[in-house]
Amino acid sequence: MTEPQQVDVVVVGLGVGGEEVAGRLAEAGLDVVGVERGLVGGECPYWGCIPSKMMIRAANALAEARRVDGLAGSAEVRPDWAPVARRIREEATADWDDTAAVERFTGKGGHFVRGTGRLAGPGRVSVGDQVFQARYGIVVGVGTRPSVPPLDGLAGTPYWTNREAIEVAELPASLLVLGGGAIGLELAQVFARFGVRVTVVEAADRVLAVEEPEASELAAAALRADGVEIHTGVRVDRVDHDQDGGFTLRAGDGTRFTGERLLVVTGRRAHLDELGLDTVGLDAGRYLPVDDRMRVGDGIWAVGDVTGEGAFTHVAMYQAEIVVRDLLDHVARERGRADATGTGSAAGAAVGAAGTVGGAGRAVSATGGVVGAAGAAGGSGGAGDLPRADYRALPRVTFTDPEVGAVGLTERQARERGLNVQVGFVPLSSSTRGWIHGVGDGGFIKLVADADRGVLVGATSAGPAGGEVLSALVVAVHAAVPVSRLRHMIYAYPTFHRAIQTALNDLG
Ligand SMILES: Cc1cc2nc3c(=O)[nH]c(=O)nc-3n(C[C@H](O)[C@H](O)[C@H](O)COP(=O)(O)OP(=O)(O)OC[C@H]3O[C@@H](n4cnc5c(N)ncnc54)[C@H](O)[C@@H]3O)c2cc1C
Ligand SMILES: NC(=O)c1ccc[n+]([C@@H]2O[C@H](COP(=O)([O-])OP(=O)(O)OC[C@H]3O[C@@H](n4cnc5c(N)ncnc54)[C@H](O)[C@@H]3O)[C@@H](O)[C@H]2O)c1
Repeated sequence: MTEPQQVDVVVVGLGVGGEEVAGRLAEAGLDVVGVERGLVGGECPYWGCIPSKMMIRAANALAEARRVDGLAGSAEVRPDWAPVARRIREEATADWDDTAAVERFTGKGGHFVRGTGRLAGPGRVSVGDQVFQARYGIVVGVGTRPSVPPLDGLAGTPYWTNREAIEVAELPASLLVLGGGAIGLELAQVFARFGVRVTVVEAADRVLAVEEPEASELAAAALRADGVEIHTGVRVDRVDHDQDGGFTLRAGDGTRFTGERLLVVTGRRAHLDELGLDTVGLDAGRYLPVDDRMRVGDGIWAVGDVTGEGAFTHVAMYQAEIVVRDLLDHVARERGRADATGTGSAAGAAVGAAGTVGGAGRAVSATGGVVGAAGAAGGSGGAGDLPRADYRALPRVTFTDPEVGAVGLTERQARERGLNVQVGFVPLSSSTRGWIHGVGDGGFIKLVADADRGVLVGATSAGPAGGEVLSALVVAVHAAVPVSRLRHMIYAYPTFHRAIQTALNDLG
């Protein structure tokens, strides 16, 4: 090992969260080392959000074309995966090359190191033979990998995770999908719409089990209409694979499911086991618990999926904003203290007071596309108005068709918290816009209110534009807008979001 190199901050893992933090701190003038062993940008631009949404866009175009019959004449649809695979290679991922992302970071003044970062005592990170000593802090943004269940026979078979599914250039004739969560449902519908015979096998008693039961029913019905077979409440005990016959899943009750390929999408697991957390007195649990400033402990911050606060790009971006501002505030204080005692280093002068880097905060993907926008408002201010993390209005959208958007608590979660719950519900098909839309109008608005406070604490917006309609409900939950005010608002006619008003009137 070489002598430790003194730097200001080390960021381990340059996924969505780490890349944003590292780039912003480097832009602010800090001496930042960014460590990434895979591709700068992480899962979202290369094997997650962006390519999967390109696949969904294509699959939805096929579905809309198939709806022409009876609405607008007739259309013959011949699916072809080639343009989708090409777009993912050429536009989304640059053939899984992160040169542009690395240059974006180094262009901001960051120092990039390719390799696996490991904590090596307080303030210290090792990467192979190199050791970095961080003056002000370490930021951990190591993300997750697929969590693969220890099923008999599975290890050693050529099963797919999200990575192989996103990289596929030629579609199989049939596909087994183990896990009916967000990834499983989105990809199952895509492949089915391109003509693959898809079977989803889910252990829980419903798909999309973290959302409202009505959302699970809607999503299952939509996928079944696309020809997807869905089996819930199934405990798979064993997996067999043979070169000719493909995969067989065997359940405890003797049921078998077969497919040419097997996609395992049964959740994610944080990359914590090999991080050396013990060297800084931390346990490697399932996630890295953080406080509302994203601090794990003295001199260590965490960002993104690894915090367990919601495995979404918008959560990573929201948290990144908080980390950047809190860390800059910390730097300013440390330098102020050093100046007062006459031990300050001149290197600090480039960094302004806390909060001065706030602002636009747009993140671009590895190949230049927009990944997302920082969640928290930028702006100036001292320590007094540094943003603190608050997940009460956490939005999430599963991009099936219809889309399932949700924010805050489900009805069940609200009841479990002992709230005085009121529920409002309206099927989209009963709204004017839903009726006009006709085929493909499946969806609903469900509201969950705390009757004592007179505010919404959760909502689901499912439908053709469920994720977009959600935005109004996110504002309502986030700002705790009184239900009485929401009722007396003007909702444009005939929009899908106008159904919110009907659901408000149904609260009871
Ligand atoms: C198929 C799929 C679809 C998705 N769709 C959406 C969506 O539509 N919307 C949404 O909001 N979210 C979506 N997500 C989730 C989203 O991709 C993640 O929430 C996001 O990528 C998390 O960012 P992160 O920075 O926490 O971690 P990651 O993106 O996982 O990045 C972590 C990085 O750390 C690196 N790393 C790990 N350990 C080390 C180490 N010791 N040293 C150096 N580097 C290390 C890894 O190589 C990786 O590049 C999807 C995910 C998948 C898999
Ligand atoms: N649109 C989006 O925002 C989006 C899309 C995809 C993924 N994501 C993020 O990625 C995360 C991971 O997605 P995911 O779908 O892998 O996880 P998930 O937790 O959403 O779903 C996993 C599913 O697998 C089931 N399961 C677990 N073990 C099983 C077994 N042995 N047999 C059968 N079923 C089993 C679970 O009951 C669950 O329904 C999501 O939670 C989400 O945060 C977001």
